[in-house]
Amino acid sequence: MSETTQQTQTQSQSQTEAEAAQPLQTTSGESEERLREEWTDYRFDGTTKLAVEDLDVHYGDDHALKGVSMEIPERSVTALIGPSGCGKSTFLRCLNRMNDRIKSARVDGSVQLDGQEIYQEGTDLVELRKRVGMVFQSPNPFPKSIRDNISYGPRKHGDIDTSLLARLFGRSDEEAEEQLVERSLRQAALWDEVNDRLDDNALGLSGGQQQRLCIARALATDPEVLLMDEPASALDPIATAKIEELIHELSQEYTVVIVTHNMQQAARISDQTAVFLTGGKLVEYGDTDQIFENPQSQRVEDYISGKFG
Ligand SMILES: Nc1ncnc2c1ncn2[C@@H]1O[C@H](COP(=O)(O)OP(=O)(O)OP(=O)(O)O)[C@@H](O)[C@H]1O
Repeated sequence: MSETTQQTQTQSQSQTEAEAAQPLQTTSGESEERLREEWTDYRFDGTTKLAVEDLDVHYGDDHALKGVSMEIPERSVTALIGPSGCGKSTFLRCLNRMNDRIKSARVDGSVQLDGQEIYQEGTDLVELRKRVGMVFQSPNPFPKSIRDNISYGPRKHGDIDTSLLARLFGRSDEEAEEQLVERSLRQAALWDEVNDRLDDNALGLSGGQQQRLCIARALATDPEVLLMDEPASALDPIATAKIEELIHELSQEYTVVIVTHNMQQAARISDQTAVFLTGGKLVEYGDTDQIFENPQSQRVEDYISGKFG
């Protein structure tokens, strides 16, 4: 090693030591506490619906999510934000074990729903996904009538029976089906727009209507939690506003967890926000107002102010 290299190394070493001795500035200007890597020990009022502990996800050798722990309060909207590829969708899919469908995915850690471990052996996945429903980025109604889109799930789960046999024996749930279709469409703020054409094919609806139909379909199985992966990203501003209003209303009754790329949307509709950053780590979690107005982590402030991402 040359003398100059050695000198430079010694210099930068003592520089690093000097920096480490200095308290780092938090974004609020306080200097007494060293900036921590993570600000995730968020305490909220209310009951925990989902408790995630030390969650790691690998796709083959790719470590997509690293040691994520967080608690999600019931009857509220929790937004997951962060740059592309930081693991938001992966995290969302862990909450109803949708990652089980991806062959290369391995999930370690714990997710409890109402205090019950969903990753324990013997978990009924159909029941779990009934309790924890999901709405995807692009509206994906079945190529069936509006009515059938709603009643397909409950029929499949045996919750309503309108089969020929049931009708022959006078045990058909047709009235229950009608009520379910109306209730779900009303909850998804779609009833007034489609009640005169329930037998029309759902693919004839506009994109925004199709997405509200998918929300109605998810509500029809009577879930407790709704997972939404960028539900408005394919929609125009008017349809987006309707979905946002709907999400706000649904959170009075349901626990909503939403992935969004749109930071204004997260700020508008969520009660709490979790910020994931590159490398699959949860960096900061807190009240949405606090995250957007006074983030604790410099990296989160940089991300929110558009310096990267
Ligand atoms: N099905 C999969 N198979 C293999 N790797 C995957 C799969 N899904 C995601 N990954 C990888 O896991 C990491 C996290 O991806 P994920 O889609 O969860 O991130 P994201 O934050 O939701 O991204 P985006 O905002 O772009 O949707 C990425 O490196 C991605 O390539």
